[in-house]
Amino acid sequence: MNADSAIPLIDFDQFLNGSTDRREQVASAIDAAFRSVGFLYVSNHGIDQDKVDECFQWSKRFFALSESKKNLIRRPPDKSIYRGYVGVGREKVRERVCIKESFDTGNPDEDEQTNLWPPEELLPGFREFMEMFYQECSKLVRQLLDALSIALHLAPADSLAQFHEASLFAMSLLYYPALPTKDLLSGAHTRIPAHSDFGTLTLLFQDDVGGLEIAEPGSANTETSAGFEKEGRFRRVEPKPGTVVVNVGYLLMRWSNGRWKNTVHRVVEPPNSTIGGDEMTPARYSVPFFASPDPATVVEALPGCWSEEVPRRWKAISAGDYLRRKRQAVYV
Ligand SMILES: O=C(O)CCC(=O)C(=O)O
Ligand SMILES: [Fe+2]
Repeated sequence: MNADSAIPLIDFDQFLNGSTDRREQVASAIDAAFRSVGFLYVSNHGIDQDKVDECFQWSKRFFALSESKKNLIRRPPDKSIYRGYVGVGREKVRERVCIKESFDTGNPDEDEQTNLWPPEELLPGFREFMEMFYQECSKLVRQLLDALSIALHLAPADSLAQFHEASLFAMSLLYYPALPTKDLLSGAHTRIPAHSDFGTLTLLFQDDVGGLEIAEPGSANTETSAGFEKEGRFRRVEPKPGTVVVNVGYLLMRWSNGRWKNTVHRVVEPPNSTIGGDEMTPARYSVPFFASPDPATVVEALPGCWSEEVPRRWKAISAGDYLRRKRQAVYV
């Protein structure tokens, strides 16, 4: 069995262009994947591969800028602002510093926070491309949410999408610099320790380096990120060209009353890394797009996800309050 064979692959063309029956079949396949694994690969997702490739090229150009140029748009010290460039060492998970750089943008049309862009002459066309790519990702998120609404027989068809006007969406370019493999394998350094995402859906585009892993449910005594990191089994989410990885965030797990899994994941060394000698682990690039409900959304168990036999597991929660709290906790 392949290490990644348990992560389902969904052909989304059948949802975007298929008959009502086909759309329902895709919706139930996504539902089944989120119930069992919480992660899936989506092919034919409607975002041209050329655009995905171009996004990675822009990312490489951006991170290749000097530290002083990147720091022109350094994320402000105010922890409630999550826009701009973050260098190595400013993000922590459970007191471990992540060896990565990121560039975060939010909704270009939103007023609450302003995106930070490098001066146009440094990277002409970067901003225009990124704003376009942001819109493509937002559209795909809403289509996936429509599939989930169909899976739950919610009416109207945009029952979930209507709470996603995108004001709290975030798109990150991530760059994990090359580093000595022995530092990763010994645990001296980490790319991203075990964690789960906060919002509703995360889209993740990754390059061909590898290293993303998901925790196997039941493989740790305490099913927390820390518990899995200590003693859990992980399974690789191998790069599959032409696909985007989609996973369920905490708020969507809670909205679905636990029906959909908020699976713990991390980024470690790529497969076949060895600790001997001076081996270097190559740099890795990825592009996560984090969708979350609009701040005023009250997240409570959706119809169809609870009953007399399956009681509601959580109290209602405000999406805005929750996200602000969680985001602030991540930054150093
Ligand atoms: O870089 C990756 O593949 C995963 C990133 C991730 O899990 C995150 O930023 O939440
Ligand atoms: Fe994540």
